Amino acid sequence: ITNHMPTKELQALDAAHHIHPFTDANELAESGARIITRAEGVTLTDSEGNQIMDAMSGLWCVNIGYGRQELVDAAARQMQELPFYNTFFMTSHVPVIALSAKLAELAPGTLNHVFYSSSGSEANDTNIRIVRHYWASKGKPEKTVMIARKNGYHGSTLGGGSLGGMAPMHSQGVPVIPGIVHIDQPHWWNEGGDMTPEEFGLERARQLEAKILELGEDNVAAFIGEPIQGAGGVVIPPSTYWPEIQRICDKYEILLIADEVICGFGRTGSWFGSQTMGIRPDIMTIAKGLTSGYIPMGGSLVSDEIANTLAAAGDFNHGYTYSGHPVAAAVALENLRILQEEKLVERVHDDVGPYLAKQWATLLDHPLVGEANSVGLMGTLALTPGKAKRAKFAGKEGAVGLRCRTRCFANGLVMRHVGDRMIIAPPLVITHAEIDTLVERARKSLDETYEGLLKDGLF
Ligand SMILES: Cc1ncc(COP(=O)(O)O)c(CNc2cccc(C(=O)O)c2)c1O
Repeated sequence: ITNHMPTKELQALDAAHHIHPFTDANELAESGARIITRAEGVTLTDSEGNQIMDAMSGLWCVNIGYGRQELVDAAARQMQELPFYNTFFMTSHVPVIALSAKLAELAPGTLNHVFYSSSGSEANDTNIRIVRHYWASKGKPEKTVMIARKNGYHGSTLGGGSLGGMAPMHSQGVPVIPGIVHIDQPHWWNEGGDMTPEEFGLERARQLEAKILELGEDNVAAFIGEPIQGAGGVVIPPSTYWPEIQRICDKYEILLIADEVICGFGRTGSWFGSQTMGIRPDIMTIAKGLTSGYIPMGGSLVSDEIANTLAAAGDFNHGYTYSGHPVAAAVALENLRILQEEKLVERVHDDVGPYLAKQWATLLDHPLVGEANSVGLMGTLALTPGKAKRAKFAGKEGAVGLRCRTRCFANGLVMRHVGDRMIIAPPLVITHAEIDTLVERARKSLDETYEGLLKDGLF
């Protein structure tokens, strides 16, 4: 079975043996998977030879773009030298030591300590353990409840899936585990009603204070949130939201966890989204851009206070076989070296981020587009049948988003849809010319979606 096998045969084997994430298997068997065979820069190639611009960086993760030989070489060298050894039982190895020191250097505040996993979900499960063990070690064992947001996304393990606020997941075997509660999200477009964004941001943040008082501040351990919600639809909170969340966390002594799986490593124009949004987290969840997706790795960056408290408490009985995997660590180090040496984070902040914002905003003149927002290199379009009222389409939510996504693929562009919002998060190496192409293809796809809706009498 190779790249040269006919696509139909590859699709049949895939449908027969491979269960895909977040996928309707029958629908996939019907349509046949698109087989991606190669990728270079910001462009994918599929088994039919189609070239597709990947405005989603895979799944928000290929920050340095595809085809960087340096990461291949780093992985090969490390595999040759030491393909695996664990970090349990008083052992370590150079790649994980070097990576930990590098992350401490890059992270803000006193986030000088890293616990590793192989994914963002596992890192958030780790955070549940760390937070509860921390408070117990401080003599407050009853301080266990974690507060998160509806429509937040923190992964697909029982812990991560419970911290997430995605109802369709909770109805499929991911019950919200005890001690996790959700408050509303700062999604002004969908839920702001007649409030100004600023009033709405305060109102939603103050739900945290109300929830703490309802639960009893001595029972509340932490709050977790994405600086900007990614999988929830690139929900950029109003400017009043995070300062108020921070004030409340400080006031009631609850730990603030910033989930930086998407926002980390330059995505928002700073090294971390917390810096862009003015948050001072006690823990940061990392994954995706840590290795640019070339190899799985995740982790929890924790403060001196938390690390020292855990250390004083003796054995921390938690960990994964691949925690701190040497090959993943070597690839992550090379990835971070490229981000630093090519000044890709500064480039997002000073150059391509502002350029994308300008070009993306031109889509506001399209009849379907009610909002065209971006921060750094993550952006969103709100599709609506009535801009002034921020109206929703009749029928199933997401049907128009799906139409648009399908048109994007036909036009050589990967855009994600979340409900009737279109999402982009292109690699940080994207050029001005590629941004122009991205916006051109997005506009063409919007036009075709609009024509289709008119033809079907849906607009
Ligand atoms: C903020 C955040 N936290 C945790 C995770 C979980 O990471 P892992 O997947 O590595 O366990 C994520 C992952 N985010 C994610 C994963 C898969 C698909 C999509 C999408 O938007 O379609 C988003 C995420 O976006």
